[in-house]
Amino acid sequence: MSHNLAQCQRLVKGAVEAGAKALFLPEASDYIASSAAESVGLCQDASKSLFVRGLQKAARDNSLLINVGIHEPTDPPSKRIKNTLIWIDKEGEIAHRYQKLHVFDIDLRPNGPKLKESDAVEPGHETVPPYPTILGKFGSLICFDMRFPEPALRLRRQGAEGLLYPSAFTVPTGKLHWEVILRCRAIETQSWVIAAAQCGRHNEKRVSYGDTIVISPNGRIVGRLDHVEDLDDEKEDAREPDLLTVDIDLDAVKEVRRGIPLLRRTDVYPEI
Ligand SMILES: O=C(O)CNC(=O)[C@H](CS)NC(=O)CCC(=O)C(=O)O
Repeated sequence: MSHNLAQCQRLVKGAVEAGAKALFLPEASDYIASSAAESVGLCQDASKSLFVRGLQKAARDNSLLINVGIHEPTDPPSKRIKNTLIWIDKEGEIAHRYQKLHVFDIDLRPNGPKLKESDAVEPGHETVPPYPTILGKFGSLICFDMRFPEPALRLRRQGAEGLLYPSAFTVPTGKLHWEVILRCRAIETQSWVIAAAQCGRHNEKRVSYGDTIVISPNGRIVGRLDHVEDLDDEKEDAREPDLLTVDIDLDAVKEVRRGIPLLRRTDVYPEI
């Protein structure tokens, strides 16, 4: 965790030097464990976590908004933990919190991984209204949540101008689905999509696809970072986090929504 904090602090420094107003870090930026037991064992309350406290100090010292995915204990404590996305404001306070709704239980053997997030993670029970920032109102979702358009559409109805999908995607699903899904969420909600992604090898069992991406409300990819192409490539073991800087233009949201009004026929399909 101290290693991850140091990496994130480097990204804070880069963001501040670039004049950024906010920094978006991936899902599970505090740690990715090699088993459910290890993931639960490493989890600490945010008030005690050196990782979270370090980022709170970095936000305060630099007057920088930070959005970051972490693990937190349930309340009351249980055998499982929460996969959450928090906003740390410029004063260093945790100002917004979302708990991942959909947990990733998949079996892609023999050509891909088998993962059972529900062994360690308790799914959330609600979406949270968009968080207003100087860059616009952002709806919080996490990784696998992107496969479900319903919460994205709800956040849009609640005023979101951008959607957040911090992630640690698998390599096979990343190659096939990542860009397509995220562009769909941007186009159908006519919102910015920011998906900060873990990239490279975590341990013997886990590799993340990467491809951090920012998509305009019109579905255009305005920035992206590297992704994993070849699982046997040695550079996957020693990747350093990259920083992507992008201008978020809120007029683009208005323009796209004016040009193509998406008036839903909920009289015909009220269940959505
Ligand atoms: O394990 C942790 O600590 C952090 N959590 C994750 O990495 C999660 C659960 S394993 N990853 C995903 O949801 C990937 C989704 C995906 O790859 C897809 O939808 O195809």
